[in-house]
Amino acid sequence: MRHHDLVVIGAGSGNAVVDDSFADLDVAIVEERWFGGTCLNAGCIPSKMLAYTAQVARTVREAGAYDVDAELRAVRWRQVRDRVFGRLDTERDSGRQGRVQQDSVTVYEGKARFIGPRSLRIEGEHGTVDVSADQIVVAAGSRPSIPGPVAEAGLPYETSDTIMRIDAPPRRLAILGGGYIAAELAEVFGAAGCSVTIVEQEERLLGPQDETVAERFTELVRSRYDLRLGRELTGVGGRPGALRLSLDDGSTVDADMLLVAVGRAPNSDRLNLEAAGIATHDDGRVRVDRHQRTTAEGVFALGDICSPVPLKHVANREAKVVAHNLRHPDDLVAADHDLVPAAVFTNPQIASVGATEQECRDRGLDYVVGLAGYGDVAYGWAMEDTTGFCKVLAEPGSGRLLGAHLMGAEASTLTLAESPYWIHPALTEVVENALLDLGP
Ligand SMILES: Cc1cc2nc3c(=O)[nH]c(=O)nc-3n(C[C@H](O)[C@H](O)[C@H](O)COP(=O)(O)OP(=O)(O)OC[C@H]3O[C@@H](n4cnc5c(N)ncnc54)[C@H](O)[C@@H]3O)c2cc1C
Ligand SMILES: NC(=O)c1ccc[n+]([C@@H]2O[C@H](COP(=O)([O-])OP(=O)(O)OC[C@H]3O[C@@H](n4cnc5c(N)ncnc54)[C@H](O)[C@@H]3O)[C@@H](O)[C@H]2O)c1
Repeated sequence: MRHHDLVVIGAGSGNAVVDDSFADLDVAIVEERWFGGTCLNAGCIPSKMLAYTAQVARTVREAGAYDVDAELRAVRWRQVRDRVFGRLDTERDSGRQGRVQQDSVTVYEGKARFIGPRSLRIEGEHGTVDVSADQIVVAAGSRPSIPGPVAEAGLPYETSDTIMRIDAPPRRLAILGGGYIAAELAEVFGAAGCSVTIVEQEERLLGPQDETVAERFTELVRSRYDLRLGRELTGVGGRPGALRLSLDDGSTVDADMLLVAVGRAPNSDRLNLEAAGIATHDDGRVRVDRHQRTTAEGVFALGDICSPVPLKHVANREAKVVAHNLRHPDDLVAADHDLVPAAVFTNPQIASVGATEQECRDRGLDYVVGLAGYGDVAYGWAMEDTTGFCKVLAEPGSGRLLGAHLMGAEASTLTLAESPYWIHPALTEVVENALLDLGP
């Protein structure tokens, strides 16, 4: 069995753990599918590149509001897709190549699972290999959840892993779920010419957002999409390319394509974690302490497989924490999930940090609300904005902010947490990079 100093499972955020300071160690990275992980290949980055194109299309369509005559003739989907993935696939390949060429790093292309404490079996196209390590980082991410009625139907469906790479947008797209992915990709495929139906089990889209945001966003997009809210899917029938979804009130949705976006499940069930003594929560997330240590000696975890906040900027921060803690066992640092800002890259954008109003109420907190419209400030006039707003929740008396929520243009750049936590992939990352460029 080959032994390494360190093995990292998953070349998404896990890849970022191995910086230059590991050059004196014998490190292995195991990746079963794609270097760069979800964010680069099927997540944050392609969805935002497509969302930006959708925004350009909307700007053209709505140019009349600014007394500009313009006509949207077409969104050339195939060219858009090839532009986006031509760039990202090149990034993925050069990221992989860079690792393969690195002397101190061994790349295993295959699927890892534990066969004992700190030992793994890796099965890939080129055969099976067993390895052990002094330390292991589990960064195997998550995957789209597929509800029973979809899985049992045996009919084709898409997930965020596949839909952004399709050859041609369908005429009618049904989206199951009304969360982050549904909201962002409805805008993308709406711009590409699809007529979109969203089936969401709750009464509002983006339910976990502050209630004012969720309510106003849902109202705003009601005219864009066919919304089936408070509805459960009971079955999928029809045939490939002509699906019929049955809902729990007896109604149906006819669609040429189904996108399933009902949340993601951690990949912990595919790693035989019991063999290594790595415990999980009931929802499948790997248990970690404040320092990202699992219940097994020498094994760390980071990102979607363990995080209570499955976002890329959180996974990136956890990767930094793990990188530090691997090298400084006597001076451990912690990842802080208390105040994580997040954005939904819809049109209009949504951003939030801290408590929502419903959380304040449920926790019995004393709070006051401040609300201001984009249309109440001069730049909002310039934008002819009638829907954007910022809502803040604060402790009466002290004025201590409890939460802040925005819906409107560039909202993703307008939220700041107490200690800088940069929303990915918002433009504020340019400022972060400039600050990093100053050096330590
Ligand atoms: C459509 C979409 C849009 C998103 N947009 C945003 C956004 O705008 N902002 C944001 O903050 N977050 C966003 N996210 C969430 C973000 O992508 C994830 O939180 C982040 O990528 C998680 O990183 P990770 O390293 O934990 O997992 P991943 O990036 O998924 O990496 C895990 C890697 O492990 C590999 N792997 C899994 N099992 C094994 C195994 N057994 N052996 C070997 N390799 C294995 C996988 O192939 C994968 O490459 C989005 C997600 C999706 C799906
Ligand atoms: N901009 C961003 O930061 C961004 C963008 C996309 C994805 N993400 C990450 O990816 C994760 C997954 O995104 P997602 O949209 O799949 O999940 P989500 O948790 O955001 O939303 C899932 C939605 O599906 C609904 N749902 C669940 N089961 C259902 C069913 N059977 N029928 C109808 N509706 C059902 C839920 O009520 C919820 O509204 C997010 O939680 C987020 O962490 C982030």
